[in-house]
Amino acid sequence: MAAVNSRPARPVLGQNQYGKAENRVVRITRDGATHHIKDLNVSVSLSGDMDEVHYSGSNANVLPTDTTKNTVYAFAKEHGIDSAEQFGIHLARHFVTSQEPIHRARIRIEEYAWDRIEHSGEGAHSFLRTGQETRLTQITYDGSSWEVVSGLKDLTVMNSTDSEFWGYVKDKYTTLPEAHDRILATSVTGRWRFNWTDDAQEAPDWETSYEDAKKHLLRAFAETYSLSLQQTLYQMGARIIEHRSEIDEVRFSLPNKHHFLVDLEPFGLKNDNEVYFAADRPYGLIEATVLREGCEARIPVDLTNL
Ligand SMILES: O=c1[nH]c(=O)c2[nH]c(=O)[nH]c2[nH]1
Repeated sequence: MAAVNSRPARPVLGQNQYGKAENRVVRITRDGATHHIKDLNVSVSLSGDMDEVHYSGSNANVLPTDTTKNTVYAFAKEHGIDSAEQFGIHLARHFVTSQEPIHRARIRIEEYAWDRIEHSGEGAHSFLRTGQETRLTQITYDGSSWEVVSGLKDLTVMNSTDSEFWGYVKDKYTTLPEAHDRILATSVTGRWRFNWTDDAQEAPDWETSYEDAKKHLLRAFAETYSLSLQQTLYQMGARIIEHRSEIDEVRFSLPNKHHFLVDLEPFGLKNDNEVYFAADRPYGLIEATVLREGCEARIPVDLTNL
């Protein structure tokens, strides 16, 4: 009875962070009549000596979120955007080194891709927003060390054969027929963590690294004769670890986009693995981390929290 009342009553502030989320910035770089586009969605999150603003409302340590937004746009002009990672590193360094009360900056960036529209007119300034993946990065800086985690979401892929699923556990609730030739489809959400952590190390070529990591995960998806999505996932991560020495950890979240064979017998037709019903839910959700041996797992288990 007394136990509840005897607990200390004073509430204390826990983890806190603040900043401007989802600053949409489009940077055009002109090379004569040829234009280049970077299209980003940048979210800034700062933390440090922020007790007072929460306890008393004193804003003495608070760089306004409006200023963080302005900084994103000013940096796009002043420094350009070579890569989402480079831009995020620049911003994080600025906030932590220019403001004494700010001890940690986390910059999250989504990047939307544009392809050129091929045409016979003048100039190269027409673009088609590609419906493929969204590229992602998160930069965290505490004034001495960096953590860069990049990746992608919404990269939808399908193998129309070379996938089986059988030999699984069967209990009294199991109805799934074993499959010896099925469709394997997923929408890839992935993150990979770089082993670049301090300024003394040479930074990776972020653009090449992204393109190559994506190439390897796609090739692994295509080339793996799959006995389960789990096996395919592991191969996708392993291929990145094997080919990209700057990456120590890869995590994937792969929804199994089920394709069920339609029963055509009522119509007197044989379905020879040709006609499927594409179900959107529920879906199997296969998630795992692949690490370079000896390295620590630091990417959060739930990628929606990153
Ligand atoms: O690749 C798969 N892995 C599973 O764990 C699973 N479970 C299931 O019902 N279908 C599949 N497919």
